[in-house]
Amino acid sequence: MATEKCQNFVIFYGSQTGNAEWIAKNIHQESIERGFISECYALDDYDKVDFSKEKVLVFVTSNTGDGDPPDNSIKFFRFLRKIKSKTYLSHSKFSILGLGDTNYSNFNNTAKRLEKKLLDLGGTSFYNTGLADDAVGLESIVDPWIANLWPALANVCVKKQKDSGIDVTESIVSLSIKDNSQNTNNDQSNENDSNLINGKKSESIKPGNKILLDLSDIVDSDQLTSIPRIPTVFCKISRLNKEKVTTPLPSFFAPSSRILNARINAVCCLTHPNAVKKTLHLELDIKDLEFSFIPGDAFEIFAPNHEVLVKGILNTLGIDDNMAHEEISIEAAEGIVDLPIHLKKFGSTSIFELLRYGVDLTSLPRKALLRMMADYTSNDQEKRSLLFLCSKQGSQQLNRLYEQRPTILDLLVTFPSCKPPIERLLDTLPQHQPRYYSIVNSPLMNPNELHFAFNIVDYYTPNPYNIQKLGVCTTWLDKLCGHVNEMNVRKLLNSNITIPIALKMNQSGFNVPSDLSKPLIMIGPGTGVAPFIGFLQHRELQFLSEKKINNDKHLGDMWLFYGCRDKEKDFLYRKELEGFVDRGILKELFVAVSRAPGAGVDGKPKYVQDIMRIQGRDLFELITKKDAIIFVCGDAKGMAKGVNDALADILVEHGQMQQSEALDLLKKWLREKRYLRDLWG
Ligand SMILES: Cc1cc2nc3c(=O)[nH]c(=O)nc-3n(C[C@H](O)[C@H](O)[C@H](O)COP(=O)(O)O)c2cc1C
Repeated sequence: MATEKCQNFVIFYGSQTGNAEWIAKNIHQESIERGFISECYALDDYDKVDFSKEKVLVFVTSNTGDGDPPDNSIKFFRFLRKIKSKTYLSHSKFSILGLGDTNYSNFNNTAKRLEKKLLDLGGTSFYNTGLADDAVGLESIVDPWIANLWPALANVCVKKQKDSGIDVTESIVSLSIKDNSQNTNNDQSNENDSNLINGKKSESIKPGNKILLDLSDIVDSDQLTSIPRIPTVFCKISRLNKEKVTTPLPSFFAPSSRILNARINAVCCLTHPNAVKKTLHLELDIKDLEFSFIPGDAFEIFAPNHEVLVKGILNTLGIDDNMAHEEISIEAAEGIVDLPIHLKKFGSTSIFELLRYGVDLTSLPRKALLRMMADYTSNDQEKRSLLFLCSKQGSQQLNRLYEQRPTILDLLVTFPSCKPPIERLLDTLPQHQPRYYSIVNSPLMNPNELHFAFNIVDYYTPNPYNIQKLGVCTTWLDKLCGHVNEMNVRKLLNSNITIPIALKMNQSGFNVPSDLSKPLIMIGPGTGVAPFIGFLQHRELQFLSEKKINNDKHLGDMWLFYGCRDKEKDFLYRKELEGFVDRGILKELFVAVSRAPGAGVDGKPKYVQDIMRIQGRDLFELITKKDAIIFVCGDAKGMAKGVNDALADILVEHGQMQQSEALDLLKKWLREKRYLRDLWG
């Protein structure tokens, strides 16, 4: 029996850094062009939809933390958890696109959990779940998943009109720009970006780097397959014909918002000048700010894109200084319900400000960006190259391009006849992200301060490219603090340098436990040690004050597994950690030194997981007999998996269980929050 089709469908997205939002909004727009009727919402706006009625639902969701739902879907998942009726969604048909990353052990956990829950509530899947992997490029799953979504949707949803056939590129409202490309690439950078952010300060223009490409195997454009669709035109810019009043920060950093300006009090370089990586410790003054936190919380920093990079792009596109600083308004283009959130928040602004704070200029270019650029490229050879790069046939060359980690400026310099209108760059580039840092100190120790530590991102792309790449936020902070490099010398900064920050409370439970008697196993190599300094400070001070009231107060054992390359060069917070050991707060401090002579040979430990295995029996006792909580902080890629494997091996060896049982037990502990992880990519 044929079931009746729905009149429309709803797309929901859960997105932390903008990918899922961008994909969902493109699906929404394309669906309208294909004659469907659809609505598109963030998952936390779920109450805009009446689930008790028959519905076709499409979900696009990513992950954050350790397989956790993105922030804009937490309310929705809470709501779903409370529903117990097995028939709640029996009228609904759904499909899910998950965006994940196989570098994380909980690959696409949110999409998988969502699928299970929707089925439990009686929903029916009308089209297979797609699980895309950022580690190899989302597009290889996302593009075919979307292509096959349309026939699947047509089976469950009516089409009101025929495909509109509108060529979306026609409707672009463009600023008139004059071609300045001959003037590009003359000046070398002289880094001079001393403070936030008066865009008018003169700084010379840095040329982009030409990307090395071997296009000898280029295929004729008419033979190319899997070229992405031209991305939706989301925004239009109106010039207000007056100069923007230059403020140090965009208006969305208003004092009423959750973003606060914190002054940098002091800086200390934690590493030796000859260390492989430079690590800085910064102290912020939060005395007059409403900012309360506990150890384990993190915070966001809103660093601008480098002024030199922004100026290079403006110059390449022929947008002069006056035009870049003119007041403009950015609005949804015709036929678009709403601007993406990261552009919407700007209100009245300038092109300079949008490039500085609105969009990501340095992350790997999406295929959709290359596709859009091809449409604005006048040179035939360059246009063919761009189309080739975003096709199936060009995937090897695209990987080569990715190895060079090009910025958008590098792309514009490599394809000099490409002159997209600024609006197209703004709505195709991903949103500019705040950067997250774990808080180092306990508020009991320094209530008016916020300390954090980070490695300066500064590396070279592999041979034969050898191009220096610098992190956006970390190099900006290093420069603001005057490039200090004397190891463990704290320097007070007397100038009034402030940075915009916002609290990011830990949603996953990764916070110091309130029960002082609980034993803690803390695993944090490198800057992963950061939150544990706060844990130790907090517990020490709590213990001392509670002991005054009750002399029998017991402090649970605390063990720390720490890792560095060379004890003399990059043992972060060594003095503090050894102090905790001397005072009996830290029961065990194990340090894995990866560049010590013989490390990794003949059973000599190299990494934290090697020392954990050596300590396996005692660790097993502490976990299973004394109910210790395991905390892991640091690199999601190698370390988190290595530690998980070591824990599984310890359970197998000392708990007489099978490997699969051990892995299941670890998953259970993760769910029960006996095993907590704060990981970054
Ligand atoms: C801090 C962080 C944590 C992540 N954790 C996971 C994870 O546990 N499992 C997973 O499959 N992907 C994980 N990812 C990958 C994201 O799901 C993926 O990059 C996705 O494209 C992000 O989409 P969004 O921009 O819509 O948030 C993580 C990414 C980040 C930045």
